[in-house]
Amino acid sequence: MTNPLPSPAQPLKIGTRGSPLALWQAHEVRRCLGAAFGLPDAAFEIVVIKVTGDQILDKPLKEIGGKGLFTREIEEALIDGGIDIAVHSMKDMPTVQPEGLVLDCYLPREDVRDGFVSPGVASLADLPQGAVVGSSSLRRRAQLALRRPDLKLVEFRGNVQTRMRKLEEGVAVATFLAMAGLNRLGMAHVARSAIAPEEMLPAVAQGAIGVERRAADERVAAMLAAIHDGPTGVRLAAERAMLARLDGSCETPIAGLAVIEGDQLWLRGEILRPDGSESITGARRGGVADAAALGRDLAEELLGRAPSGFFSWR
Ligand SMILES: NCc1[nH]cc(CCC(=O)O)c1CC(=O)O
Repeated sequence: MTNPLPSPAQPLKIGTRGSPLALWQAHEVRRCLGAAFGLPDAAFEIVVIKVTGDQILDKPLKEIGGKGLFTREIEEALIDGGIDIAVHSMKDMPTVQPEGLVLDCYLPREDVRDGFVSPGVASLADLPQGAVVGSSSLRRRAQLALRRPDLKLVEFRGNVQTRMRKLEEGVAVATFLAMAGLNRLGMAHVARSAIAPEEMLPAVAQGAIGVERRAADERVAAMLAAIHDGPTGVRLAAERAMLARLDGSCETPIAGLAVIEGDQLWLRGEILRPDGSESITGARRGGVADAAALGRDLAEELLGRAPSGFFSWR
């Protein structure tokens, strides 16, 4: 490295959203970098950035519209030099980054499963006929409608605490939250059960934290390389290549999960009609070196099998 490491006098600025989960993730990146380079916390500055998606809480995300609702302001700060790195939940990230930014550093992936959260019901299978469940995720809503057309789906937004309060108020009897977020916040106990991927395939990149940087910043590139988790990189390469070929984002009813088995990668994918009336699933196995090709290939297959009109988002 030509440039010196960050120091308390010249701290590395870590940009993040202000939600409890986002802050936890930013602190985790600081911890990993600190451990890798023997740096104190004071060598880093955590910069909280307000994003559009966090400020409008009374509308479904698809109504607010536009890409990068949770990332635009953070990426602008990164480009402007107001921050040096940005920490993100990879499942919220578009498949293409703005010119001049790179997103290729991932921490080891957490639990990829969705959690079933309910004060009174033990699992998805135990939900009574016609029960009201809350979710604002297009993927989860479509997957639920497909399996349980009897359920009534209501919009549910906000952080874990807000959603728990809504459940207590009886707005819905159950909701769904990524186990990864619950585990990180020490709140896994609110999940009555974790839903197996076979029952509900998770979102592409669920459970993975990514660190974005300026392409030209070689000092930061070298630092991030030291904390990058290779297996997570391979899995996300496959899942995100599939998502990209499907023109998907975190606001489309698409699920995908790659797992490594020895030197092989096993990728599963699912696309749904938003109303859950139809789902198309597929899988690919191949070498880990061909991760992105596997993802594109599976996307092509799913596209080829989808009747016209299936992709309301394309
Ligand atoms: N879309 C919001 C979001 N983005 C990342 C997570 C959880 C953490 C993760 O998947 O890494 C969540 C909340 C949720 O789906 O429960």
